[in-house]
Amino acid sequence: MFASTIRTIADYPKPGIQFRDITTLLKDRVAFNAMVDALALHYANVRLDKVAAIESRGFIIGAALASKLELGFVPVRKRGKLPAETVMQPYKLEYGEDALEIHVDAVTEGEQLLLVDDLIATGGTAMAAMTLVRRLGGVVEHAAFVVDLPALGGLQQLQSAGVKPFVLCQFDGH
Ligand SMILES: O=P(O)(O)OC[C@H]1O[C@H](OP(=O)(O)OP(=O)(O)O)[C@H](O)[C@@H]1O
Ligand SMILES: Nc1ncnc2[nH]cnc12
Repeated sequence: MFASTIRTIADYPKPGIQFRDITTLLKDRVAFNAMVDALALHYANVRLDKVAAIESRGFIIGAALASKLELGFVPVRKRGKLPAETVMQPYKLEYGEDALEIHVDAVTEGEQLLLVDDLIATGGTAMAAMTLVRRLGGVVEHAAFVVDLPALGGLQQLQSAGVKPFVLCQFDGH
């Protein structure tokens, strides 16, 4: 159901990448609300303190889900965007390199955080975000994504780090 609402753009942002564009899901009120509801239902009985979501597309999903679950929201941002003291974690992308940051006071020791992003490909971004939360003493046992690209192996990376992933749809290829 969700996959059919997501548009694919060939060769964006680089030749060979099949870009999975969630804006077509987001603009559809039925699909958007069903997506938030499906994620919220999955975590309804899981003990969580906060949602940590990854800039920028992850913010859209993570903020809506945090509100639905009545949890606080922690932004994990690209380097140089957060104003207070941060910790930083570099990572590799399917199409480049970057670094993520989180405010050092965003997480309290022992808090349970749900990691949220729109899409997992290689898992580099999600692993960097998980590492940041754990460096601050937070516990990351769960991660949610709208889209998984199984050919790129991101879910296995998270699983091997002790995180249980939940995804709403998968696409073959890169
Ligand atoms: O599993 P990975 O290989 O690390 O790739 C997944 C990441 O790539 C995309 O973000 P992007 O860096 O393109 O940023 P954006 O959300 O700001 O568009 C996507 O939203 C994930 O965060
Ligand atoms: N193929 C893809 N489509 C959309 N976002 C991505 N992030 C990493 N790979 C992606």
